[in-house]
Amino acid sequence: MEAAYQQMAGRLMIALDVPDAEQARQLMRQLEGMPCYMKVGMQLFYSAGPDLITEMKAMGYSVFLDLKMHDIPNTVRGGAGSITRLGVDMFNVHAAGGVKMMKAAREGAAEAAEAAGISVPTMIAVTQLTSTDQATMNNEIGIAGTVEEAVIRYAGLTKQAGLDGVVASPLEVAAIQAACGTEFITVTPGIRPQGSEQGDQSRVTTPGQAIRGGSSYIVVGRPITAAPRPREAAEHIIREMMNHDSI
Ligand SMILES: O=c1ccn([C@@H]2O[C@H](COP(=O)(O)O)[C@@H](O)[C@H]2O)c(=O)[nH]1
Repeated sequence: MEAAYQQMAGRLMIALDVPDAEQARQLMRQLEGMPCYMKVGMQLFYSAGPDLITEMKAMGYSVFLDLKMHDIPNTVRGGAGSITRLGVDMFNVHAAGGVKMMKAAREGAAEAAEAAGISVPTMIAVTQLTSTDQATMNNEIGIAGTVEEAVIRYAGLTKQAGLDGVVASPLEVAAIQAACGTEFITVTPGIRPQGSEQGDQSRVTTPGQAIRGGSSYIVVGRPITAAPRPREAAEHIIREMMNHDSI
């Protein structure tokens, strides 16, 4: 496998939003050997539990556990410890929980990692969900200003808490990097290859636009998992990531 392909595949996170372990295994087998991340969200984790994480790791996948913790600091500290002991590579919290909560997550993860003799996972925080548009944020959630302003404020809090990066739309990556530096990780869902259904996502770009814009990782779910041939769909996205200048 060529090095450029490997490097780009490592920046693709596939969202396995399926109801149970068996359906996840089918996709994992179809994608076997691709050096990408598997993103496990609440639908799959609440159904399949920690054992599936162990299986994914045994198959060689990197794992992002996307449970978006948002609770009081003491509870999040404990949750971060439990998640760290699963051996995942990355997990997240909501930046809306505030600096104290995010610091508690970091401490919980660091203590658990030290006790288990393992590495601390990469820890990131969700800014504004990519399904949220300007009107919803202003009129329902009650946050004034632009979505980009809110994202930048959450990114700043995340950095202050000592976490590694954020989840945001690829449309906000340049502004995040200007505010928090280029080393600050940006994980970007809201990815839609040309011609695919936008569905419930609001702030979207193509894979090529996201890579060109500087996203550290792109998250793609349904355009791969609901495709007739998921492996082909993933390969196509990786090729687009590699040739991002033209797309
Ligand atoms: O702001 C966010 C945070 C997380 N997600 C998650 O990413 C995937 C996207 O899946 P698609 O099928 O490609 O829309 C999904 O698991 C979300 O929970 C997000 O979309 N936006």
